[in-house]
Amino acid sequence: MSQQTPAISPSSASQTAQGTEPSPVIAVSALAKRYDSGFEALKRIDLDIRRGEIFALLGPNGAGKTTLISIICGLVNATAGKVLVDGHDNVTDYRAARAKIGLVPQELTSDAFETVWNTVRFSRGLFGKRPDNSHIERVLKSLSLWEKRSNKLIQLSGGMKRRVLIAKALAHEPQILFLDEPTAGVDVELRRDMWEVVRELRASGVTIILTTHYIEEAEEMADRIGVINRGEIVLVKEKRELMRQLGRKQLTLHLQKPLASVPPALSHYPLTLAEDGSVLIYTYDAASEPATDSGEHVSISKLLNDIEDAGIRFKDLHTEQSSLEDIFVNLVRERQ
Ligand SMILES: Nc1ncnc2c1ncn2[C@@H]1O[C@H](COP(=O)(O)OP(=O)(O)OP(=O)(O)O)[C@@H](O)[C@H]1O
Repeated sequence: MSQQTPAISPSSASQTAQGTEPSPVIAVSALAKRYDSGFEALKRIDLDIRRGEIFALLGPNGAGKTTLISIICGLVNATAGKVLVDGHDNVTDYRAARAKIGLVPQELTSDAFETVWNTVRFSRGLFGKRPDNSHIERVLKSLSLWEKRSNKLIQLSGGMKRRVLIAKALAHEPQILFLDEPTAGVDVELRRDMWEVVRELRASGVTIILTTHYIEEAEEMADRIGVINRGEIVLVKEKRELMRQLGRKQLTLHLQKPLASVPPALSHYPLTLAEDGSVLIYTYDAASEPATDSGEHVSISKLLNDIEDAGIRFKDLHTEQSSLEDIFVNLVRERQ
């Protein structure tokens, strides 16, 4: 985005009665959905979204992401349970709840022959908000759409169209923005561009919830990650904590001479041989490692000493940590 002015100005965070934990901006409790077909798409889901965070909702196809978001946004009725949006029940106080939310769908469904300016201005009117040209101008400028305001949607590039979707969702000054697969099918450059836009929105105080199939996207952007599988939230964690706890680290040693087997003196280490005995691999849980760098250094250096004492020489070594993708695949696989 090109300028500093926040695209929207969310109200200040409210606090709980105790004044300690900020109240969640979205509180989902015991939410269930059974479609008319009898299919149980959501099974008593509980989920809190924190004010001002970027929350990535990950899950395989058919896991229930769209159903969950559609219920929160009031587009689909729940079978049971409750959703509070900034304290407003999204059924009994629908208009107030919905006004807090901007929803960025995957595809532009607006009239292709309408101008950018009119499209975005019209979106604001849908929420019963008074026209505010200065707000629309701010939003368009913040999304680098100002120069294109008189262009018809059909004249825009794919990237610009995506920006119009975000502008439309921001037109009524929501505090919460849902992005459904924001970068599905876009090229790498545009993806980076969109990430930048989302980060800047967060910096202006907007809470962002995004669904994505791109684990790289969650890894890059999210403060917290929720994984949904078969209608259940199977995990919600800080991204950093998740990577630390579930991430595996691997130390790979390229040996000077191949080994036929791991020497008995090293049998108490989880070592495996690969590439015809010329590579020795040590795998360990990142969480079981001492938290400090110095602590980790001690355990690895002990291993290296023991390897040297066993008469093994190596020409190269490197370490790698599993990505969120590995973690996610393992998590979903475990529950199949
Ligand atoms: N209207 C409907 N009637 C019956 N079943 C439905 C309906 N809508 C969705 N479902 C089913 O509910 C499950 C969850 O669908 P949902 O679209 O929420 O998943 P998703 O996680 O968003 O998937 P994707 O990543 O493929 O978009 C799927 O098995 C889907 O077939």
